[in-house]
Amino acid sequence: MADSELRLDVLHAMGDEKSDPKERVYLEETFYILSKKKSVFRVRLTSKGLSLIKETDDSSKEQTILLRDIIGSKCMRSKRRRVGGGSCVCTSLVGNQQLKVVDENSGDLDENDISAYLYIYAYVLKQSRRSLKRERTTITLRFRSYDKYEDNNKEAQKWRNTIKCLLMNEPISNIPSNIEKKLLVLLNPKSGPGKARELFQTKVAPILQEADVPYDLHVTKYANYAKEFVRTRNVYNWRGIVAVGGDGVLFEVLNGMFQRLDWQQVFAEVPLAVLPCGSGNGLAKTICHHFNEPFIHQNMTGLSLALARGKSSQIDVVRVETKTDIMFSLLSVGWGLISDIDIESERLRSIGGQRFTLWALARTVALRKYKGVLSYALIKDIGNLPKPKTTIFGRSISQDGALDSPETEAFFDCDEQTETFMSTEIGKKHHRVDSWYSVHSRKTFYSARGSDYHSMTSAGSELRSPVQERMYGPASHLPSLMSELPTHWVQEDGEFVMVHVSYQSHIGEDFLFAPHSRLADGVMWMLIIKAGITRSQIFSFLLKVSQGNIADINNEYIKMVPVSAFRIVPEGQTGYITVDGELVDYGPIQAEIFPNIVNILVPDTK
Ligand SMILES: Nc1ncnc2c1ncn2[C@@H]1O[C@H](COP(=O)(O)OP(=O)(O)OP(=O)(O)O)[C@@H](O)[C@H]1O
Repeated sequence: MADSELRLDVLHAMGDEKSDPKERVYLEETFYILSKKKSVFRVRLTSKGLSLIKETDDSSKEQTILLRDIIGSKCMRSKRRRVGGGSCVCTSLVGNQQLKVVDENSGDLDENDISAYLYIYAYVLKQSRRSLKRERTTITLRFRSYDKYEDNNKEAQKWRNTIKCLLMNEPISNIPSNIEKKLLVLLNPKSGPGKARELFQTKVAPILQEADVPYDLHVTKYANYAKEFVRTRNVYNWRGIVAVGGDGVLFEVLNGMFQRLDWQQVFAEVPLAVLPCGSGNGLAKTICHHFNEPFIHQNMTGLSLALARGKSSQIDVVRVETKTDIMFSLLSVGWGLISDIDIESERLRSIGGQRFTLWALARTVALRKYKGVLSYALIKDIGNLPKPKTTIFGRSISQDGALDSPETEAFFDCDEQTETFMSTEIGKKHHRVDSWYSVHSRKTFYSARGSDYHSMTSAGSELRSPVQERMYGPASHLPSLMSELPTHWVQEDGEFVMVHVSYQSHIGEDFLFAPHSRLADGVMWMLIIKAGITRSQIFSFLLKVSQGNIADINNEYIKMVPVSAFRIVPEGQTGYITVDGELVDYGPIQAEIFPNIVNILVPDTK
């Protein structure tokens, strides 16, 4: 992710707000770049975004940073310069000299500079030669029309509040209130190659801090920790639940939610989210794919922005029944080749997603066959399906000015040698971060005001609750697993290399499985590969899939069909069946799809 920065100095205030029914102008002022006084910019804050209009003698050039790419803003003051650094206000921005700013309560501020600086943070989508990516852009507006800092700050705050209201979709007249709900972050330190903590710390936390979105972060201590957590806690306290890891940790969160008696209400009020740190990351890739958000491995910018924006979409959820269990799934059910690769390549976990490619080669050479009966309810009218609903969930709001409190000091100039402390809430006790991240880095610790990290050693044991686990959720429309199926179901009896069913476009970062799939269309795409296929046909199939080309895969051995429900009854005792990449009991399994229950946070790109 590249960074760019534009600093603009106020020239004079334009005053009144303007109104335009198409693109409403809320604020407008004229600025110039200090080093080039002839470069005059009109800066407008409109319903579309931040427009920078460069005026020259005979023309004007406009560039707009879209509102949906702006993440937040912050008011700052300039920092006291060291002896010899020059304290003249007018020279402080000249050339490439670094602008040093601090919050207004800092003991280190430059009293000679009465300017108020407004930092506006944006992540702009840019098309580079080969791909689309987000570029971090900071616009600095320097307000200094008045001869007192307080008056300049008032101007800067006015811009900041207006930006905040626009981002939150609130009327501009409303001063944002101080009702704050945090995000709940459940992070699996063991997911993928084990880099989730570091990735969260370096890629996600800085964005949440810029967006002023506080969070409670809990590191999972054992398998099923996330499931128990959401089952037993008052999750209404959070504005969303973020699974940081692979598809497995989200699977836990989903199933924990369905183990609550109030599952319906909780899914309606609390959206889920995923940040990809696993080896598969199928769901994260699917979400980015549908919203044209660049997905570059381990670059979580787009999905981090989605956490801050609070836009959610419905997503298909599938109720799965085995002889011993009922569970819910967001991604896939697999029997045969792909599940074998998923489970057996676990031993290569440390190499990340590459493990699937290596194991696919090995498994294809030693191809297995599975005997059994496959039945499914075919969807005939694929064009007539429901559309997913999108919603904006409540955003966090922080009190005006509170952002510039001492607690935020640590974000900017954190001394590498000092121990890091962080706040819980303004005015309340500071507690030392018993930090898991410190093993990786002693550098700047990012946190939005009010965020909390829960250590590995604290608050763990109380989770192992004696409450009995019981699965709720929508009632099944299927006959019980051992009963006969409706006669209109298709039945195939024989030997299979695999049956893999996915309700999402991607089952892995590089595995576009179902190009026609939509996030909440009520369709499961079932890939059936029958025994008798040659190794070279399998290789060519896997190659096509890795290139996102499975339009013409159907032949006498391979077929892809849209279904609304299915049942697999394998013969024999050995083999793997997976649900969202997690191993389940080998034996009969059936599933059906529900498109209107679960909401997931998605990028705001449409
Ligand atoms: N602290 C923990 N220690 C051990 N296992 C854990 C812990 N937290 C979660 N798990 C389990 O780790 C498993 C794998 O998790 P996850 O899906 O996040 O990573 P992954 O398998 O590497 O990613 P992917 O599913 O994308 O391949 C899940 O079954 C989860 O229950």
